[in-house]
Order: sequence, then C-alpha cells, then structure tokens
Amino acid sequence: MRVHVVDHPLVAHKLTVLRDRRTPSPTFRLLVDELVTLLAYEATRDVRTEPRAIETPVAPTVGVRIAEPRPLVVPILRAGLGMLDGLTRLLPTAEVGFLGMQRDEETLEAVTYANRLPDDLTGRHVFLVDPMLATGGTLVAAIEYLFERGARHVTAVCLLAAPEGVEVLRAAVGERVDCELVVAAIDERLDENAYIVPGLGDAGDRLYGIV
Ligand SMILES: O=P(O)(O)OC[C@H]1O[C@H](OP(=O)(O)OP(=O)(O)O)[C@H](O)[C@@H]1O
Ligand SMILES: O=c1cc[nH]c(=O)[nH]1
Ligand SMILES: [Mg+2]
Repeated sequence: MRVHVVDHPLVAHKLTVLRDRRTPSPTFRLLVDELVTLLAYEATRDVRTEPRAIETPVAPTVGVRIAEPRPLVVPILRAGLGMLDGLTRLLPTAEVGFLGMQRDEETLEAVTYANRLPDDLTGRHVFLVDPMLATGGTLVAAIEYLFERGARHVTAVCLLAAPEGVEVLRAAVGERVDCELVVAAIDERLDENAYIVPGLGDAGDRLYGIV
C-alpha cells in the first residue's frame, strides 16, 4: 500500500487553522473543503483514462478522458461528508455512494449504520473519504467491504492519521498495489481515548456540532 503525505505549504497552513480550537464550524467546513481539493490532485493521480479524439480550432488531436466505469466517491458519514464536494468538484462525472459508520467510543469498534452503494462495484475505482484515521478500525472495515464487493482500486483520502492507524491499515492491506492512502499529515500518536494527538478533536462535531 502506498502512503502519500501531501507536503505543501498551503496544506500545512490550512491544516494549522483547522486544528486551532478557536476556529468556528463555518470556517472549519470551508477549510476542509479547500484541503480536500488540494489532496485530490494527488489522490486522482492513478485515475484511469482512455483516448478521446477531438478537433481543436486548428487541427484534430487525440486527448484523454476519464475511463468507464466512472470513479465512485464514498464519504464515510458523518465527517466524510465534509470532504465530498471538494472531491466531486474535481471529478464531476464520479458517482457517489454513502457509508454511515460510527466508532463505538467504548469498544472502538466501527459500527455500520447506513449503506447506500451501487450493488456491483466490479472494476470500480473508489475514492473513500474520511478526515480522520485514528485506530484504523473504520477505514479497514470500509476498505475490506469495498474489495469484497468487487472494487478494483481503493484510494483513501484523509486529513489526519495516527501512526498506529497507518500501521493497522498496512497490516490489513498488505502489499496490495491497488490501495493507497493520501493524507495531509501523520500526527504523533493516539491518546488514551484513541483521539489523534495533536489532531483537531472530533471532526464530525467540529463540522456539524455536537450530537
Ligand atoms: O480510525 P478509527 O479509530 O476507526 O476512528 C476514525 C473514525 O472516527 C470518526 O468518525 P466518528 O465515529 O466520530 O463518526 P462521526 O463522523 O459521525 O462523528 C472519523 O471520522 C472516522 O470515521
Ligand atoms: O481524533 C479523532 C479520532 C477519531 N475521530 C475523530 O473525529 N477524531
Ligand atoms: Mg465523530
């Protein structure tokens, strides 16, 4: 599994404001949207294209277009929803599916409470979006499910990851070359509640208010 940490001053600047506890929800949402647009450039590097013949005002030429089957973007609710628009803005022809998953804060197990995906994922490149990779339980369960359903390639796009979660993901995914993680930063560690340190707190709560 390839892990790509997007090392860019704009990403680092926006991430710092995002982490700040004083940043209010409207600004937080805007920054998540901007950050995912910056990550999307790297995350879509392996998107499949096919030749497309066109005519410019000067001459015929052959360019490319994104190949069929269309990519599928899957946000993991709730927090992943904040990253959806940023990705579909760059991949406007992508289809969108939804997975609702919540980490049980006692057992840290990921519980799936909603699933609205196409029946058959055969041959699909799936962009799985969730801002936080903490223990890795949620992302591993989601990725395994997508491959079981026939996905050809899974690109996970996250804002922050804990080293512990990245290792869990590596162990689960192994040497697969059809799976990668694109992330803005890998932080120091998890705390005793399995929150990312220094992190940004609870991404879902900061996006949408405490529920
Ligand atoms: O790597 P893990 O230890 O599994 O934790 C990461 C998960 O926790 C957060 O979601 P949460 O369960 O808080 O749900 P929410 O998006 O509804 O707030 C986050 O958005 C991930 O989905
Ligand atoms: O730091 C963390 C860990 C899990 N979920 C979050 O939203 N934040
Ligand atoms: Mg949450």
